[in-house]
Amino acid sequence: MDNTQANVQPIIEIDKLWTQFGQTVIHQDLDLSINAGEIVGLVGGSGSGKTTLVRQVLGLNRPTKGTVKVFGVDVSKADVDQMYSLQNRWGMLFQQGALFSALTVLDNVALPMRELRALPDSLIRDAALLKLQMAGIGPEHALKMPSDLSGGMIKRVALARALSLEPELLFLDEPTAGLDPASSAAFIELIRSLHKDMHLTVVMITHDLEPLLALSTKIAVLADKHVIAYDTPEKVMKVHHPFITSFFLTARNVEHDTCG
Ligand SMILES: Nc1ncnc2c1ncn2[C@@H]1O[C@H](COP(=O)(O)OP(=O)(O)OP(=O)(O)O)[C@@H](O)[C@H]1O
Repeated sequence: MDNTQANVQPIIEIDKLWTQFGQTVIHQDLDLSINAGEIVGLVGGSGSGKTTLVRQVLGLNRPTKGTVKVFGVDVSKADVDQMYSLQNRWGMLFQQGALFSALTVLDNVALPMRELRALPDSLIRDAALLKLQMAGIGPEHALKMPSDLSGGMIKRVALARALSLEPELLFLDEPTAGLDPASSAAFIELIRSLHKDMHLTVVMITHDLEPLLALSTKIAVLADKHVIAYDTPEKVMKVHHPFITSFFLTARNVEHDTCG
């Protein structure tokens, strides 16, 4: 191991994880270690357990067996103070944006700060406006309600909210789902620049090849109840497994088409 590798700390360490709902085993001896600065694309068939895995990392679901450590803390054994500290260090963009429909754009973004930070409201307001600006939403939209926004704008506001506590770790669940191609491309660029500027580590669940190939430094493939491949997109695409072959078929076709 060279010095560069020795200095890289895993932010997420999943070790021999088992998940069982009733008689159904979802994860079996699943290992995954994610280093700081990576953008990890998490892919797998429908029902393979991607969302459940992310929920376990966030402490929302408890594993049947095995450990999940985030920033060195075993999430299922974390006490209230440790959980509070973890919640200050991560942000989550849910699939549907999941904004509170009764709150304005500004109040949606301010909410995590009001819940988890003891700050004067004027400061919270300014910080929320700044996060909105970073996500490409101008102050003229701050007092709108979520129902007044387009799908692309909802995603941006939800991203601003996920970034409101200036997290080191960002989770994205299907970030481009439901967006038209132009909004999707713009959202991918936004995530790319935020990752660079905020030194984020990103874990992204996606079925879309575009964000997956445009953003991922590594791809983790969930199949057969565990991670069957975890490497750079180029290397993962070469792994022989029925799921990987069918998943990347479109990407390969695009590649061949481009190559003439
Ligand atoms: N709380 C629960 N109780 C029982 N079964 C559950 C629970 N949560 C998830 N499951 C089951 O676990 C399996 C994995 O679900 P999960 O949502 O993690 O898959 P996924 O890979 O994210 O799927 P998709 O790509 O369709 O969103 C599914 O069969 C789901 O029905």
